[in-house]
Amino acid sequence: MTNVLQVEAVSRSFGDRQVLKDVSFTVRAGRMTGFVGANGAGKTTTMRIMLGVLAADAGEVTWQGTKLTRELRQRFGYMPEERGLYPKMTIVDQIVYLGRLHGMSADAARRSTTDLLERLNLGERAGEQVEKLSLGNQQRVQIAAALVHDPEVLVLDEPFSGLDPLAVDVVLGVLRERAAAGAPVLFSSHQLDVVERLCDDLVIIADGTIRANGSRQELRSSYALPRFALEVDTDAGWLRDEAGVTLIDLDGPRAVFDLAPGTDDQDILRAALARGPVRSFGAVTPSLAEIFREVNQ
Ligand SMILES: Nc1ncnc2c1ncn2[C@@H]1O[C@H](COP(=O)(O)OP(=O)(O)OP(=O)(O)O)[C@@H](O)[C@H]1O
Repeated sequence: MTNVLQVEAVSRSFGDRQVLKDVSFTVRAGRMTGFVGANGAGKTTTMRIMLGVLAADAGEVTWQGTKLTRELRQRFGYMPEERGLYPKMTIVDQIVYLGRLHGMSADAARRSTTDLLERLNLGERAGEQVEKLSLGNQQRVQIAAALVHDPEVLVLDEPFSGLDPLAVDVVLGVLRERAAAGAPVLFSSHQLDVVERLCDDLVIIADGTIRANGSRQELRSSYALPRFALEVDTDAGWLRDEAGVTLIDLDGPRAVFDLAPGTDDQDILRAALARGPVRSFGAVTPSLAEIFREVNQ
């Protein structure tokens, strides 16, 4: 499989502190991939290494099987953690300028800028200075800056943080379009619940180590134990003592619990009925945030 962006066995230390430990994952072309982990997990450091801003101590990053070079990275779109916009420049001048830096003709840069600003609902503000914009709108300008040269690959550090729900949808639409056109789109977030909603694939990092990499469905089915919800008339605390049951949540007569492999859910239902009426009983699908609780701690 060569049509992927591949991070292979990347390690990095700052002083005697190792912040990336043998990090490997793939970002597939045509997919939105969420890169999730708590603050300090190593997302920004990984992305900086992917973009060549920072060197790895070991390992490498390849695109379509080729080790990244400065020329290859010119065809990438990058949204860094530190948002480096020129506060006094107008939005339109700024994006056109960045397009020109990537080798676009003045015409092409202007066309692409106009189109992007329209898509991002910034068309009417194109002549305003960046510093006059709200932070959410500055963030949209930053997205335009990453996309203006029609990049082959997108690597975005927290593109959705600080956006209201409407803006999230607008930005998501623009990024999905790029993915549909064949680009791999990697974006980081410290909110697994948000990412789960927005992406096709996930890479989960905790404490500098990759915990999981795959599609949403794969991760759900490979990590989740069968989970059930039960509602009875009286306190459901007795579930705690049932073999094979791990209580996830108990609220008086309502309980959510996982079942160990080999435990029959119908045995639990019978045990509940033996104690009184059962109002509801059924399987529930845990969210990835619930499966990987530690990511958000
Ligand atoms: N230049 C540096 N010098 C020393 N330590 C660093 C440097 N850059 C990052 N670190 C440390 O490396 C670890 C990983 O940081 P990184 O910024 O990659 O995490 P992150 O997952 O992006 O977190 P956040 O969501 O907070 O941005 C942190 O403990 C951080 O303090």
